[in-house]
Amino acid sequence: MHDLFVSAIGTDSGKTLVSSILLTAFEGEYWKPIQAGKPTDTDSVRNLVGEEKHVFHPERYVLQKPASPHDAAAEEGIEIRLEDFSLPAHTRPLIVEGAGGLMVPINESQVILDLIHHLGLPVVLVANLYLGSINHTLLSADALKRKGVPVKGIIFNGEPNEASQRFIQNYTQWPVLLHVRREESVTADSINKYAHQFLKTYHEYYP
Ligand SMILES: Nc1ncnc2c1ncn2[C@@H]1O[C@H](COP(=O)(O)OP(=O)(O)OP(=O)(O)O)[C@@H](O)[C@H]1O
Ligand SMILES: C[C@H](N)[C@H](N)CCCCCC(=O)O
Ligand SMILES: [Mg+2]
Repeated sequence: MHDLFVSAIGTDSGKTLVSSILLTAFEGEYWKPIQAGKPTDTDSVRNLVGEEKHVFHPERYVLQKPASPHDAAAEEGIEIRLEDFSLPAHTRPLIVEGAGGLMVPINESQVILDLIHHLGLPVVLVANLYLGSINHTLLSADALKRKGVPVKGIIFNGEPNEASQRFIQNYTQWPVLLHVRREESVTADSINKYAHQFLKTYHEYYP
């Protein structure tokens, strides 16, 4: 099964948009284990891809403060623990979206990367190509490698930068599964278009 954890090189990188694309591509099921702040990503994905064709699993934690989960949880007197999380039962590919990047704390000692390892899912990493993103992307790559988490590939989101992309590809040797361009507005049509492109490339790498 093509279950995937969608992480990124930072927050606001485009994980929710990419999750909507992957959900559409696989006709899958969506789960955001930790939500910090409203509106929820689950609602955003639901609005983008429609309610009918997909399953939306309830978050394990919905925290009010739009902040790092360790901070948002502490504000409510909650301590998030890895043991709180297990994959929801699913029959179609499960797309799991993280919060922020890989090293975002979920409590005083553990980070999203520990959650990914705990759930045992391979990662698709969303990366932007702004100035500074090479560093953020390669640090993310090294963190994943150190933890032994498998990576299915990278998805670039936003403005292109050929020189940056080339270095990232050479360093990581990861498949580039998609490049989402900056869209004037994100519509069902654009999501369908990218889902189609993604699936074609994905099946070339993973027949
Ligand atoms: N390619 C794009 N074209 C247009 N808008 C985009 C694009 N990528 C992201 N956005 C917009 O940028 C904002 C942040 O993107 P998104 O919510 O997907 O980030 P995220 O990585 O899921 O953040 P979080 O860590 O909070 O989950 C959203 O308003 C989204 O619609
Ligand atoms: C609230 C925000 N949209 C995300 N859900 C959480 C981002 C945490 C980032 C923490 C950090 O890297 O400093
Ligand atoms: Mg998101």
